[in-house]
Amino acid sequence: MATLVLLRHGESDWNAKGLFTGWVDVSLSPAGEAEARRGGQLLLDAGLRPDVVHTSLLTRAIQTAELALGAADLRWLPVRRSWRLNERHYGALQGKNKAQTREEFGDEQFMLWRRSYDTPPPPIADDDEYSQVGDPRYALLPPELMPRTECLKDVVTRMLPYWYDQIVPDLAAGRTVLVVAHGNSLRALVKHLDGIDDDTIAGLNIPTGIPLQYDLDADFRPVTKGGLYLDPEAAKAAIEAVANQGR
Ligand SMILES: O=C(O)[C@@H](CO)OP(=O)(O)O
Repeated sequence: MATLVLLRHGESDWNAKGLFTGWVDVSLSPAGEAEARRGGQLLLDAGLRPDVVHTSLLTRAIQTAELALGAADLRWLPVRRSWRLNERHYGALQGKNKAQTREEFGDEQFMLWRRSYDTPPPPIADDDEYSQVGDPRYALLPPELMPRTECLKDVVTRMLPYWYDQIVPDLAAGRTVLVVAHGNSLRALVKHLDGIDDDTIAGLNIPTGIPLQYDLDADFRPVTKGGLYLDPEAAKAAIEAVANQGR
């Protein structure tokens, strides 16, 4: 049996301000830094010792991994990073206030953009201050793969190759794997793992900073659907808070 642990980054500065973030590279808030350390402590308390870590290319996930690993005395672990674990690109909504967007466009459109499986927000212009075109961290990304917006379906499509080609081989080698990523890239992975259908996934939210443990069978499918949050009570409250953002 293989063990996979998913960890969404701690609260970011833009989570705290209620802004759509996507690929904009914001840092953790002080509360998010504390969440990340606590995430590491939860790993330690549960006796979970990852052998390898995978993160996105975004600072908030990288900081979270460093702080959590520091708290668990595991700073030395090998880490690999990929744009394929990045947050969903939020298109022209990047930098916009969630509550104002909901007021301007109405509940239905807001939820369609935020949680529908296949409706992407309008694309971001290349000269928008929150565009990632020209960001050196994506210099090696073939231009045709550089998103200007994404729906969750697009995230599933670009994330799964990394799951199959990079994470599964680690699990198959008997390693306990920690993936530190984002609300929507982890929703994409959980959708795949738990076989959640395209409508039901709209209701699934991932809390910041609380490790989610999956024990996987020989086919790399969860032994228990939904996995196990290492602090289930805190996860429940935090999931509710994510669901209610913009209200
Ligand atoms: O803004 C974002 O990038 C994401 C995660 O913070 O937001 P949401 O939960 O609304 O998809």
